[in-house]
Amino acid sequence: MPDFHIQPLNQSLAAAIQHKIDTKTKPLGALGQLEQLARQVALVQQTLTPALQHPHMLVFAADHGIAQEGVSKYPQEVTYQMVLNFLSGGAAINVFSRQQGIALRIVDAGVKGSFTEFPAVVDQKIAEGTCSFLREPAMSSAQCEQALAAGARLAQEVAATGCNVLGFGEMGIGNTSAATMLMHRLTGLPLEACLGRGTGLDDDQLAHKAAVLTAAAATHATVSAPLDVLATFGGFEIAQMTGAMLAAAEAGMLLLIDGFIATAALLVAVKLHPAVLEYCVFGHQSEETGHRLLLGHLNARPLLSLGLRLGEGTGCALAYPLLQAAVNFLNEVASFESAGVSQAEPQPASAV
Ligand SMILES: Cc1cc2ncn([C@H]3O[C@H](COP(=O)(O)O)[C@@H](O)[C@H]3O)c2cc1C
Ligand SMILES: O=C(O)c1cccnc1
Repeated sequence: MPDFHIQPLNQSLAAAIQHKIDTKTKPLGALGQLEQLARQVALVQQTLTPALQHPHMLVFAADHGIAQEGVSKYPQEVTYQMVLNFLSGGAAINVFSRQQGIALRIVDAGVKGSFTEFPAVVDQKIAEGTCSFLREPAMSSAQCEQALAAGARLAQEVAATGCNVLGFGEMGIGNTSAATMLMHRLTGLPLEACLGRGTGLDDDQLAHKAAVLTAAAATHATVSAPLDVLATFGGFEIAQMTGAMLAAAEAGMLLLIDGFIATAALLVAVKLHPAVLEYCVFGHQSEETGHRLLLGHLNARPLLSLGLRLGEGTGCALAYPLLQAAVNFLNEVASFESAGVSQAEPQPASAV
């Protein structure tokens, strides 16, 4: 396990930041969650004048052995095919990243198939997909460590380019099953509460997914330590995301968290280093059933709720303009004093 040193946010500027927010030309608290976001960005960056620099999105892709058990609506080869789609710029995450000026990098964390002809792919392939966790652990402990380290290295590399805000996306047919197991085992919530339709299973297919995952939970009944849970049920893209999230927080970046799968990767990171949570902005609440409860477990308040159930980082790319608005608010909105606007009247003394 790479060694991560994640500092809880230094609160010494908190009062000054709050004062700056409270003296802006608006009723006290009137920008709601945007004010909390501004406070968080300022604390993460330790400044009264924060700035978002060189935003990046990392999309980690990998295949899952569990996909062979009929737990997804789509065949496994879609993972490889979607990576090609990312490379040609035609996927939803390409469109939204372009729109927001977010640099996008596609990572082969463990896709079945070769990308040697595509140098734009960041090659961090651990293996050609995981094993089916219905029968055996998805990966070995050594592979899990390797994946965490590879993700961490990439986040460090991106930080070194001057980026201070990093989004995390994923692609991997079957990965809502992996995320469900991580959530179930690490939160203790019942499996049914963590389970959802992923790419769009119908009722019968959902019942089959539930049966497969129930059997897998029984096969690995005693696994409980976060890294063991990750190796047993996770995916190479999930483990690389976990490592990248920890390294990004260590580097003092803001982390943009997407939907169910990205939040499951974060859950592992939080169980290892709880302070990582202070650096996270939650882009949205996914339509995937377990996501609401998972966000609740993390005490996280998402920015958007659009009924998205896609992944790829789309929910955090769509929320990025709100983060930018929070920063602009703190830097550009006039204060009562600078604009010559009168502040709230003191409450009159009661006549009775
Ligand atoms: C064309 C296509 C594009 C996607 N982009 C993200 N996902 C999403 O769906 C998958 C998870 O759902 P499940 O566990 O049901 O397989 C992941 O690849 C996730 O990123 C996609 C899925 C498909 C089919
Ligand atoms: O919330 C997500 O990330 C999600 C939901 C369904 C399918 N793929 C991803």
